Amino acid sequence: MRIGVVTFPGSLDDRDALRAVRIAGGTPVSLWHGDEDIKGVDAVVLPGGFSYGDYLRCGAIARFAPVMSEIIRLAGPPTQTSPGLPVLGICNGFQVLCESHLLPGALIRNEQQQFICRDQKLRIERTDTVWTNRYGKDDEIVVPLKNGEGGFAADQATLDMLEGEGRVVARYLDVNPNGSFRDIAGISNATGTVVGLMPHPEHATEAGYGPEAQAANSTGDGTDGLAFFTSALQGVLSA
Ligand SMILES: NC(=O)CC[C@H](N)C(=O)O
Repeated sequence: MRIGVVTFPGSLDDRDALRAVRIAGGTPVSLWHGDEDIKGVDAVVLPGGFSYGDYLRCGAIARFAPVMSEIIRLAGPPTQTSPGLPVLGICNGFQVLCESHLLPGALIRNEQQQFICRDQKLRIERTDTVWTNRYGKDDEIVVPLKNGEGGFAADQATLDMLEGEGRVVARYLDVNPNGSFRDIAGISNATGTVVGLMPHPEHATEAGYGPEAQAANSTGDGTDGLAFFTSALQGVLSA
């Protein structure tokens, strides 16, 4: 199972995402922002960081990188022959997915007007996605969060649609760290192939390096984020 990770100018977490894919048992493939194709990968991770220096808005320029044309085309609505390319956007990657209109809504500046960095408790609410099928419904996990424009915002109709269709993948627990509407930490497209998540599961995939257990379903060894990547191996296989 080959999972591509895109490096944009200013990407920061591409190496950890590649490493997470490998730890999960997949084959990591480096993709470059200027690539015209995605080398036949089975799924793509858009990593965290500061693509193009966060100029204009976070993710607004990365959305127009050559490699994104192909990703947007392949990840679009499912056809009779393809369920759509699975894409996980983490933090800056989530911002790129919203800017690309693969996911609705937008990420806006944290309400505290400050960059936030903390270990964050989440509840996994949607498990029938390519990226979360190895979690249990309502599992509580802890992974790192670090961003300046992390507040998920959308109009009431869009928020109601996301809730009504069960497309809220993860919600902040205990603390809403950035003013996200309805405590939303992550959402999916209708079919569960495209997922955007503000916190960073790729930084919690290796024993001893992730946050210590603080939630009901924490693994206890700092690997609460690993199931996003093992899920993809499972999800792509059964898609
Ligand atoms: N960790 C990240 O991906 C940060 C995303 C973006 N640069 C922000 O500050 O919101």
